[in-house]
Amino acid sequence: MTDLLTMMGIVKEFPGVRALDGVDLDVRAGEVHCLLGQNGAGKSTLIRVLTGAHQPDAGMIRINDEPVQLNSPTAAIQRGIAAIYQELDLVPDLTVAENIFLGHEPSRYGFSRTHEANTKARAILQGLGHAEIPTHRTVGSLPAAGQQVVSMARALSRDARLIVMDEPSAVLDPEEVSNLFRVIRGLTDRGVAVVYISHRLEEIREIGDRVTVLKDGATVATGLDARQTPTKELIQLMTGRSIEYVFPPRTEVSAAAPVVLEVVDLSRPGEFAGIGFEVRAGEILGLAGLVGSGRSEVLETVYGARRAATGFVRVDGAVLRPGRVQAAVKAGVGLAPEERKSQALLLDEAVFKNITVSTLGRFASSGFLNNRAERDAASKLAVALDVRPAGVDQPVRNLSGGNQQKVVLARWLLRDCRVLLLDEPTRGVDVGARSEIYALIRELASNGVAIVLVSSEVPEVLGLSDRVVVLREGRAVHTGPAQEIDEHQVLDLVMEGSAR
Ligand SMILES: Nc1ncnc2c1ncn2[C@@H]1O[C@H](COP(=O)(O)OP(=O)(O)OP(=O)(O)O)[C@@H](O)[C@H]1O
Repeated sequence: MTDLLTMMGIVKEFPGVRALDGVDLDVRAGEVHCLLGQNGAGKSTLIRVLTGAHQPDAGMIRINDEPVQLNSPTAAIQRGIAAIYQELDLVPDLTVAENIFLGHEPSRYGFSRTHEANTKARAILQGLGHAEIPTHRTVGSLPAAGQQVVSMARALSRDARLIVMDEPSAVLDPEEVSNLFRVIRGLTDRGVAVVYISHRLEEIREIGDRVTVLKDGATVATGLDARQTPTKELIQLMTGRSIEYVFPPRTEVSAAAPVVLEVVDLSRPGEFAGIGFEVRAGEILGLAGLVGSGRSEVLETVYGARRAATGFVRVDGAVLRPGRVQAAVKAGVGLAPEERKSQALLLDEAVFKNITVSTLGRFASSGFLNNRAERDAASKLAVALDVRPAGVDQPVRNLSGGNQQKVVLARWLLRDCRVLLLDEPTRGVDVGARSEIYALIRELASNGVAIVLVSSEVPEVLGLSDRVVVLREGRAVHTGPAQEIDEHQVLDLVMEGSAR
């Protein structure tokens, strides 16, 4: 089989950083080529070079054996290269059909043009196995999975021959991931090549054909067989070490440990109803459920960012004033939200400032900030979470997406909370840092913090928590020790009644 794309010796420098240091990648028509690497390894930079957003400082790109210059995103699109990012670049207020043909609308005008666009859009969606998506609906009203399909349809409408997907599964339910994989297989059957980026290594075997691994801006392995290469070997290649991908041992939570968080009969119409649980000091409680099951809404209500219609929350025996974040914070409740990046970073400030920003009180005495103590505390966490590049003085803006995630998480781990609510703590985080994050969360619990964890990765919820609450459509359908239920049982519970 000939290569559709060959990238050779690609170099890209930013001031002070050589983000790509001679990367090679070759992709064949009709294959799913997985691109792996730790946070900061250079994956996004390589993709930006491929999609014409960055110009390489050195190296060669060939498409169908012909040398090409991808001087702009338009040039890349004309060469049949499209990318689907996690932050989808769709226009929410335009319809599905308008988004699919944005920038290259069918040429006739007036009613017939809309009609033609709808008809063509329907045909493309049908080809992707998603004829049910209404072409006249606004994109903003579709769930994340539907929006992703529209993004793919847009790529196809431009005759893309190579589609890059940057962590497409991160925002999807297990069922939606199976759908996505079906769509990807449909694309490759038609000869389209897919470059697939994910930090979920178990997916690689399921959807990948071949694998390229980047480390520190260079290719360390390319063309590996996705099904035959053991996960252990991939981790070794990515990190340069072997990581036992295990969860920290649970420490027995004594029945005498005080109940720190009590949630009683909490409801919000349309979101969740009758939710109740207790979390003791030292305990990690996991909330499992599909996107839309009410997981994040429950956390936000406990935090006071949403006001409960019924029920109440008690911390250390005292009822929190409903709908008041300040009251929750005062009682020692912290929430590390799902959308950490957009919510919380001071992009031009140094890494250490970003880590310590909500704990400055701890480093102040007689009105002066103890800069050294502040930097030391931040450095310790940055090292533990393997924030790259190392050093806490650079602006956060220069960090890769995953490293930015780690910085905000570090901020929450540094706070002295009584109750820590963690929403998707490892989203976008590489395999090396995941184990460290798990260990830090367990350590916080051992120090007496009550922790509530939300994650769409069921193995993570089961592996890290002491007890789990399974939510379906806003109701708790199961509560019990994490060790007494397995992944399949959880999936059966969350999907009961849906077409599985
Ligand atoms: N605009 C920039 N200015 C300075 N440095 C940058 C810039 N963009 C990226 N870098 C650096 O280049 C390196 C590669 O970053 P890149 O975003 O490509 O990593 P990645 O593999 O996509 O990581 P992640 O898994 O976290 O998304 C990192 O060291 C990052 O800090």
